[in-house]
Amino acid sequence: MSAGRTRFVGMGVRIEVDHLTMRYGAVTAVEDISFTVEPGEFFGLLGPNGAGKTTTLETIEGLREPTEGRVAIDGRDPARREPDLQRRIGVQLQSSAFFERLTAVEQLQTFGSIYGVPTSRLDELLEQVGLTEKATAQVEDLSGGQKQRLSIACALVHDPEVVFLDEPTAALDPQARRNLWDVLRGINESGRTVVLTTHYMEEAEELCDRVAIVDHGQLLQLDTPATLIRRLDAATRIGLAVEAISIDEARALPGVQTVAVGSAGLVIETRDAATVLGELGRREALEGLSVSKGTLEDVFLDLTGREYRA
Ligand SMILES: Nc1ncnc2c1ncn2[C@@H]1O[C@H](COP(=O)(O)OP(=O)(O)OP(=O)(O)O)[C@@H](O)[C@H]1O
Repeated sequence: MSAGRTRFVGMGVRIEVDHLTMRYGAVTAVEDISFTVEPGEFFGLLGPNGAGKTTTLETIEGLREPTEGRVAIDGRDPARREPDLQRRIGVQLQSSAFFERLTAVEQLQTFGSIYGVPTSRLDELLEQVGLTEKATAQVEDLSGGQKQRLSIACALVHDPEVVFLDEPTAALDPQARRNLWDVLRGINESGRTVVLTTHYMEEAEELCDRVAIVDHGQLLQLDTPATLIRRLDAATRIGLAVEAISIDEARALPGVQTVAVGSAGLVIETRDAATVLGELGRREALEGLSVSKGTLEDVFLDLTGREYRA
């Protein structure tokens, strides 16, 4: 878990996935996956289309029965759908599951009434997801990002301890995606366990305490984004303006592995960034400098040997 976060004691659930296998006829969607999500953790299931993320998530939610293995939420089987456990679980519905012709607040009221939620909580929720101004707008008139935020508010209406989100930022533009990240962070910081699927590496790196990288139904790696990246021991990329130094001069610097020119400028790869930066500094060749280490995208590439299929 990230350092410095305030965790509310007594909230959040523990999830155990134990040798889970899921088959649809001849298709093995999930194969012998095991992991644990700790109370209050922000956990990401990361992988490309068809990796098995939704199947895993829906099994944890209790919507599917495992073909083999077992899933438990605080030691209990979610597939039994016991009401007192259900109350502790929030599942984000697809926007298409909204009732037609209702306003945003009416939509929330409808979900809230199932759980006997007081209407006073609805304003608070709309504010939490940044939709106060859209309370009386019809659902059909909301933007994609606003619909996603409303569906998250619906999942939170009964104040669950764990929230499951299946690709909550899919199909959003970068700004709407970042706005939603703030909402998701807030949900987790209020003490709830959050389990999210995504195929955006940057999103997982930004939000998750730990990520499970899955592909072809198998769990490839599970750890904090920082540990996965550190373990990769990737080269450091030093970006420079093309005017900063000639390609030949850059190639001749001690410690430089590769030099490439792209639309953003010159990119030097090195495993000895201190030496290369020192040499560049001495030549006053630091125009447009940026320095970056590996990313989760590099981890995925390393694990699978291929570019990410988003
Ligand atoms: N109801 C089903 N019947 C048959 N096969 C299915 C069914 N649901 C999923 N699959 C198959 O299981 C595999 C995993 O699918 P799943 O939806 O879990 O992956 P995913 O990682 O969530 O992908 P996406 O990012 O595209 O949603 C895929 O090969 C998919 O075609």
